[in-house]
Amino acid sequence: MSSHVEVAIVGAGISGLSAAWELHNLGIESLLVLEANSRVGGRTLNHPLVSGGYVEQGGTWAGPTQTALLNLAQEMGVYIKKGKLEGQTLYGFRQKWTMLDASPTSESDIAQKDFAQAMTTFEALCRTVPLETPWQAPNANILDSMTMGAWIEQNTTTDEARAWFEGCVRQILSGDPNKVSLLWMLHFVHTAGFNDLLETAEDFSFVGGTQQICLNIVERLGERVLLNACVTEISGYDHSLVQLICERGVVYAQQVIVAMMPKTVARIQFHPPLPPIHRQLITQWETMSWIKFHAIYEKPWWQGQIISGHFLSIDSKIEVIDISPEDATRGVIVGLLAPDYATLPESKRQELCLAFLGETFGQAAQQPLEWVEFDWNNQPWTSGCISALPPGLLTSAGSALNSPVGRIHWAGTERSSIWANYIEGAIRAGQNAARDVAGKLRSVSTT
Ligand SMILES: Cc1cc2nc3c(=O)[nH]c(=O)nc-3n(C[C@H](O)[C@H](O)[C@H](O)COP(=O)(O)OP(=O)(O)OC[C@H]3O[C@@H](n4cnc5c(N)ncnc54)[C@H](O)[C@@H]3O)c2cc1C
Ligand SMILES: [Mg+2]
Repeated sequence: MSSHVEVAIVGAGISGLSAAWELHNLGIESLLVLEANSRVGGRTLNHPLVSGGYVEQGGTWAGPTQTALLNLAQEMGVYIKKGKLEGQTLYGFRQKWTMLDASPTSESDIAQKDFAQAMTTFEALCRTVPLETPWQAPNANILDSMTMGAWIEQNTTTDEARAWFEGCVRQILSGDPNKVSLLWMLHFVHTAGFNDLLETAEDFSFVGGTQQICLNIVERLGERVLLNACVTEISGYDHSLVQLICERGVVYAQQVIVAMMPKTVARIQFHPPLPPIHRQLITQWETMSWIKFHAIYEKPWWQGQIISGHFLSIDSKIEVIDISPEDATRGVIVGLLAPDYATLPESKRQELCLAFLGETFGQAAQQPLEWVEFDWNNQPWTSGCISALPPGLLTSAGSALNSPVGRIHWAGTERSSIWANYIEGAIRAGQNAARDVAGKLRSVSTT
């Protein structure tokens, strides 16, 4: 195969597909999306169940401020539903379950107050980090030289508050608090909005799953999306025509959008080599992976018997959430396991998870109708679920995140300054790259 297009897009995750759809909406039809995998969607992925229906192995939830996602879903005829059952999270630490109150009043609960105080301090610090240029935050170098864990240690006085905070970071955000940069974490949370991230980010999910949005874009783009087309080489991006070598042949393009996790970009050979700052960014980029599991039951029989269906255990590094459909036609519990579990054999992992479900939801939870797990550690084209940047990288190479190199433009959720690491960020980064590319093509055609 050899083809000539105006725009080549590398990666058919929701970011690359949003870029392609935006270009189409801007009247640019000469485009090709090259996807390494035999499917589209990247980190959005439906899994059909033997017992009927599907579960989502990747990105699932959305909140009311994720307007690019909500609009795109609507445009693609994919409708929202309730994301999960109402109810607060129970935090488990040293065999005790605690429901954290945002504004504790009881003098006796020192740990609750300690936690709330640390959260308030963290929120205020988040707001000091510029969304577009986090490396220009006041004291950026100091914030980036510190780990999130060190900050938690300094800003809490009780073991419980420290453990709850670390548990939030590990389970809800990204990775080991003792390995990720404080500045990175502050920026990550600020791009979402502190309250939106904690309170409304799981309000909705989508009928048919988030991957359906990708599938519907592909249906409209037709043959402009190529599967099993892993791009291994991009050359001539400093000239008038870029050459992309993929498994299926050669593609020549005037402009390129690379819509992948920065870490996976390091596997592509660039001629000439990318500037040093870009190389540093992609080679030092770190990620982490959860293992996601689903337990399916005939009915959500536990509802009404337990006070909440959302448990985050700091002791076990497991988070489980009741996501049963509102009409209670079946019971569905989703779980996220910390990366530590990846080293266990699958059978051992399942045994531990079922025991945990038995303790939290009731003994009958040990006998699900169906059990599904998905290990994102093993996915060749994603290199992890979510980014977990080490100290120092954002201040030394962050400015490469959004600077095009010749005719190469960058997309992928990691490049977004709004809801980075979420589907919303992926869509926005794709749409922004598409608009930049369209601007360049127009300026060429008018000169
Ligand atoms: C378990 C899990 C739970 C999550 N939960 C949520 C959630 O509830 N809500 C939310 O908003 N977000 C969630 N996320 C995050 C969300 O899924 C991602 O932010 C989003 O899907 C990223 O999209 P992307 O297009 O930027 O990247 P990706 O989806 O990673 O797309 C990149 C694409 O590039 C392809 N590719 C890689 N290398 C090459 C190559 N050399 N040549 C060609 N193609 C290549 C890959 O196969 C992939 O299709 C979750 C993610 C995971 C994994
Ligand atoms: Mg994707």
